[in-house]
Amino acid sequence: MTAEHAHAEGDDAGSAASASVLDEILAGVREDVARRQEQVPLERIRELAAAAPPPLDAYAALRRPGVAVIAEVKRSSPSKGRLAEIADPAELAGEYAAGGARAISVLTEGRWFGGSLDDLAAVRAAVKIPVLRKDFVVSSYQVHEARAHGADLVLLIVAALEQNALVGLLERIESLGMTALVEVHTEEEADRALEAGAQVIGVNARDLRTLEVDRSVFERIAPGLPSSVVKIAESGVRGPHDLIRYASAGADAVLVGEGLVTQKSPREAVAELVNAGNHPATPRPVR
Ligand SMILES: O=C(O)c1ccccc1NCC(=O)[C@H](O)[C@H](O)COP(=O)(O)O
Repeated sequence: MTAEHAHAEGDDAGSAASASVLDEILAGVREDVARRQEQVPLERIRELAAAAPPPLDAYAALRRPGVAVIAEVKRSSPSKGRLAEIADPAELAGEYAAGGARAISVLTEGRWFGGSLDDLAAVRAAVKIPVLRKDFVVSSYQVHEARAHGADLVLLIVAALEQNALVGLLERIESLGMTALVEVHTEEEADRALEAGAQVIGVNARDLRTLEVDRSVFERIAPGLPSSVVKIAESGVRGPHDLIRYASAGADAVLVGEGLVTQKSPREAVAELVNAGNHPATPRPVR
């Protein structure tokens, strides 16, 4: 299946034909990582990671009062195809930060999302808030790359990893002083994330195999997570009403891509969400 196919058939509706998108993305990621590793060996990327300025405390940033907004730099997606022309990701991240975003998510996968590690480094240099490397991380090489390019947070997708790989990558992320955002979509995956020791868990409303978005997935899973865990609602936020719905189910934060990059003023769109997240009537997570 190609990116064009998935776009044509996905459109957030889900379909049997798009069932293997995640597997196809992972196959491409493995090829790309092997190619990069030939160009920059692990020892060199480790040195670059060690030389990078220390990471910011993302856990603390996301635990502050109010529902945090994690604003995403997202050019394209398997479900929607091209979403936005983002010529200058650093400028967009600056707008997000000015609107009150608590962290920035940067999609660094190239084939399906149009992202890159250069985007990550540019965003890192532009903002003083935590930055997430949002990718399909399957090897410790990618974790060192993330740190070398200034990431504070690294995404780990439970559906993409065997348990021992999940545990090993989480430990590697923490050993470099970063925070792992462990993404789940089912109760079983949430149990695996907790067993691995995740302190920050993202519940993705999007099923990465069918591309279907179901916001009730967060409502089902989040109440079962310990109060010490930062709970992030990922995908499907199109406006304040979605943020309030997720907050009512215990969200500490929402992660928003399409709902921001498609707006005329991403700064105002973030500010609107931030205001909703700080409004006294918006439910607070029980801690
Ligand atoms: O967005 C997709 O179509 C997609 C497909 C397959 C794997 C991952 C995908 N997206 C990554 C994300 O999780 C979202 O970019 C993120 O949660 C923001 O979602 P949204 O606000 O709905 O753009």
